Amino acid sequence: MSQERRNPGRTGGNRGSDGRRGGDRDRRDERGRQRNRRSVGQRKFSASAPSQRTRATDPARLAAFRTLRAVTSDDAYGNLVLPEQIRRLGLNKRDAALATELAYGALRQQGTWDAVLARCVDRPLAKIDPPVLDALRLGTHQLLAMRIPDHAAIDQTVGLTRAEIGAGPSGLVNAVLRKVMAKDLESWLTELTQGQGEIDRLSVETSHPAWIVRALKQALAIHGRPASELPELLRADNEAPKVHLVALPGLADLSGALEQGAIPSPLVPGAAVSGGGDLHRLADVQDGTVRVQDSGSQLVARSMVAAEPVQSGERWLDLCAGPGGKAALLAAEAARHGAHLLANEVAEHRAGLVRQALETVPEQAWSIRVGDGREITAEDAQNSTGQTGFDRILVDAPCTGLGALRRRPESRWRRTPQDLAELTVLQTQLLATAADALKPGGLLVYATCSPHAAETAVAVDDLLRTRTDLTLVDAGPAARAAALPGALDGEADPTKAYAGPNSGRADAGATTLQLWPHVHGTDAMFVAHFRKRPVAKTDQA
Ligand SMILES: C[S@@+](CC[C@H](N)C(=O)[O-])C[C@H]1O[C@@H](n2cnc3c(N)ncnc32)[C@H](O)[C@@H]1O
Repeated sequence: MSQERRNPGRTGGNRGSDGRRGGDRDRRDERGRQRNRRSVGQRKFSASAPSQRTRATDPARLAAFRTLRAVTSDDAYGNLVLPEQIRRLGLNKRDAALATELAYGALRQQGTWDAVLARCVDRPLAKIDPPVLDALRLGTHQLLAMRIPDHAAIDQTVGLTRAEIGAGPSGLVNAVLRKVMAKDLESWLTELTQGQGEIDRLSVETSHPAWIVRALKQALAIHGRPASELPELLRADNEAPKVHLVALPGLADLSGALEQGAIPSPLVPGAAVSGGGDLHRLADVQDGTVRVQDSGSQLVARSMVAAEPVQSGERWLDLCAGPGGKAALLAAEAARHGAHLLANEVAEHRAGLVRQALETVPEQAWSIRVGDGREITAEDAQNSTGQTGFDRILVDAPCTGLGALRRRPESRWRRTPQDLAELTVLQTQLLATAADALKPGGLLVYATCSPHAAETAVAVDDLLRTRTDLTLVDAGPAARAAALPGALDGEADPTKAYAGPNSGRADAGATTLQLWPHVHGTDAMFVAHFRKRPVAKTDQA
């Protein structure tokens, strides 16, 4: 959590005996004039009307506001818009950090802030002009989640409204934010969640749509974690993820990053957690041999390599490679072992990113295919040796991303249960194609950055039901071989024995892997390993 962020619900020092913030409340009418002075108390607040207060919009708030606007109105991705705004407005490091906390914080906590705002306006939020609602969200985030003095939060937000939207709504913003600041976060949450059941309460408290809270609760259960971890998991989604680094095996080491304050990863070898220094100054980062990559993703790719000794000449396929994080790690490993990686990606611009990611790896170790992964065949594995079928295939499938919500601040509000229906069909088709393209005896690694049951345990079960030529094999030993000694032991054990409807099969008891942000500090990656065995066609379902 940001240093600037208030400890939610621990702002009592600034609270009156009635649970209101400050004990020094101020009431103004919509024009910012003070009224109802009996309840005003001693709050130190500018006596000037909004029209006389802050005129210049500070650039950090402007960058954050423009980011929220682009996300709300244009369906843009916050993590792409904000860096562009920071560049365009020429923010220094401090302002860039403030803009990031404001924009990402307001987007992540939009659910909580909207619940508060709904109590402070006299109409449904849907009837508020969207730019005004965005300004209110930014103001609320400053008041309830950051160590910004109330008067600065309100003055700046009113000034921003006046400059970017117009003088008209600035009075409304002023009036509403004063209602917001009348209570601290703890008091708001108590009021908002009174009488609610667990799911709705956590939905408001941790700012997640209720369907996602429900899905994550179920995911913890099916992957063998105690239900009591749910609040911690949800809170982890609201934390800014640490920046993890990988040194591509055989091409770089982490000495430069470690000198800059990075610390070695506790999870996987060849990885580090950035200490916050300017990574782009490092020569290894510039030439792409040291890359930013979540250590959970590193573990997934490394588990495919560690599953069994690599034979020279092996053909590997990364079926859904864009933007190329795992492909870069796999290609570097392929180069070391005399194997070859075909990296496939359907979206042309993402295939371009894969190319960039792979450029630093010796070119004989990889090639790129741009196309639908559902059209790949065993013949695509052919090389000079004429081998048909891949030895190892990674299907890092397009998914809901419910395990990486902390990375994409707005995604929880965009995703719907309907997405799940479409994505699970695509996942099934990609897995079927991969199974066909696999050599008998070959290894299929299925991964998602979602712990949702439909994309994990149910997907495994469906595959085992429809493909009798595949056997689920234990992912635990491969993951342990890929991880640092002891990193996956005890509380951090991410493995769970398969126990689906097919558990009477020989593969009952083989483990799949589920990582968690609140346990491993990674995205919630799921991994299952399958082995293809030679079967007569008539045996297949
Ligand atoms: C979860 S991402 C893969 C992340 C990647 N493995 C990495 O580590 O950087 C899924 C990718 O699958 C791609 N994709 C979606 N549909 C596909 C299809 N039908 N065939 C191949 N790739 C597809 C998406 O464009 C996206 O780049």
